[in-house]
Amino acid sequence: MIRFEQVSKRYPDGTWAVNDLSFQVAEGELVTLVGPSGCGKTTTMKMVNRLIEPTDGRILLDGADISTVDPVELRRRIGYVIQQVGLFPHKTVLDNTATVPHLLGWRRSQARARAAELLELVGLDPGTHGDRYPDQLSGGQRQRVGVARALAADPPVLLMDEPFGAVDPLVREHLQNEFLKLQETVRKTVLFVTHDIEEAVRLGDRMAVYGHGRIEQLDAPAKILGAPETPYVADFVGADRGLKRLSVTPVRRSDLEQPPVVRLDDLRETAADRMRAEGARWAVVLDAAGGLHGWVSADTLDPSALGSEAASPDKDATVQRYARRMEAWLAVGSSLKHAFSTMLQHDAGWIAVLDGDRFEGVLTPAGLHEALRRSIGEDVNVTGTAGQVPTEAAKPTA
Ligand SMILES: Nc1ncnc2c1ncn2[C@@H]1O[C@H](COP(=O)(O)OP(=O)(O)OP(=O)(O)O)[C@@H](O)[C@H]1O
Repeated sequence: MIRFEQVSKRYPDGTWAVNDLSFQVAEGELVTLVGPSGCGKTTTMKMVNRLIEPTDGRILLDGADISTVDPVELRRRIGYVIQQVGLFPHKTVLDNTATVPHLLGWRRSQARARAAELLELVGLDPGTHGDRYPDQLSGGQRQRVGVARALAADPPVLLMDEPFGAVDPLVREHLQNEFLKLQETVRKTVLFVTHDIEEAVRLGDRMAVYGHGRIEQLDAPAKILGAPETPYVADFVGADRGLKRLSVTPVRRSDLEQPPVVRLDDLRETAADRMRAEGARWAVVLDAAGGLHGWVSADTLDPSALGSEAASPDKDATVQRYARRMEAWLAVGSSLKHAFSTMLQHDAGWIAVLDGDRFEGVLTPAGLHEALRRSIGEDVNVTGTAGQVPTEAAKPTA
């Protein structure tokens, strides 16, 4: 969809900002550009909407050389989001968002309706925020308006230059999550410039690590973290790249253990017998509909451990009486980072993993470790993926 063919840019003062760049971004793919300051990321991006013209080479959009397309017409097909947002201070949020539809000659009511729809899409209530002015919003809210405005004319391509760079880390992570969800729906072709490796890893279907004026490696984030091709890339992604991989490695069914499972309405005795037979110290407890309820320990089910009740345990008692709730769970496909942080947050030795409402098994610290080793092993076997969009299954949810 976007194709760079041997593109170079030399500024009039002699600086080579970009040197002989060739790569492509597939339709619906999000490629992050990451690298040290001054390595040519912004120049790369601005050449796509012709804010900067290349010195050599050409850029194709949907197969057409963009140097032959009128810049104004070109920019209508390309949404542009920048760190400073650039909202008009004297216009309301709704009018800011409706800017491009206005320029395209939409009727005012139609443009405002579209703007309201987009504000909702980026998580802003048009009733509450639509009539405010930009200086009446938080930094994070302004960024959202920037994204909504860029999407207003439904362009197939989005260029995003450090769009979340000016907000604090918590808001930033929130905006990243929202943007990932949004991208699942709108599937734009996106070039996303960032300084932040974690952001590049999290958002990118692929990430391009820039050296000076050129791309050193362009690959799926997990591959770059697991098998950096050059010492420069290894150094850039950092010694803690094993940790960073946690956020791009999904939990799979094969990582899970299968403890005994009992039901809330199982008789205590039956459940205790089963657990004894399996030599299990605890079991997962599901409710009547098969949903996760929690867990029960063999000790509490065993009459000899029940204190005063031990003498005459209620024959009709069900697991319900002894079961404890378990609030922590994960969806299949969640990232290992999310799994790890859920374990820490709940101080849990294992986490139930669900597919929708269905219980699939439990993830333990040993399983987590295995999953990480598995993903590193896979990288060694992966061949080049340039130009391909990774499948959904390969991408973890946050
Ligand atoms: N108008 C210009 N004239 C001369 N040199 C320029 C101009 N714009 C950018 N440069 C130089 O080109 C190189 C690449 O700049 P660019 O803005 O693309 O880098 P970047 O990777 O986006 O950096 P940052 O992360 O700091 O924004 C830098 O050395 C920069 O100083």
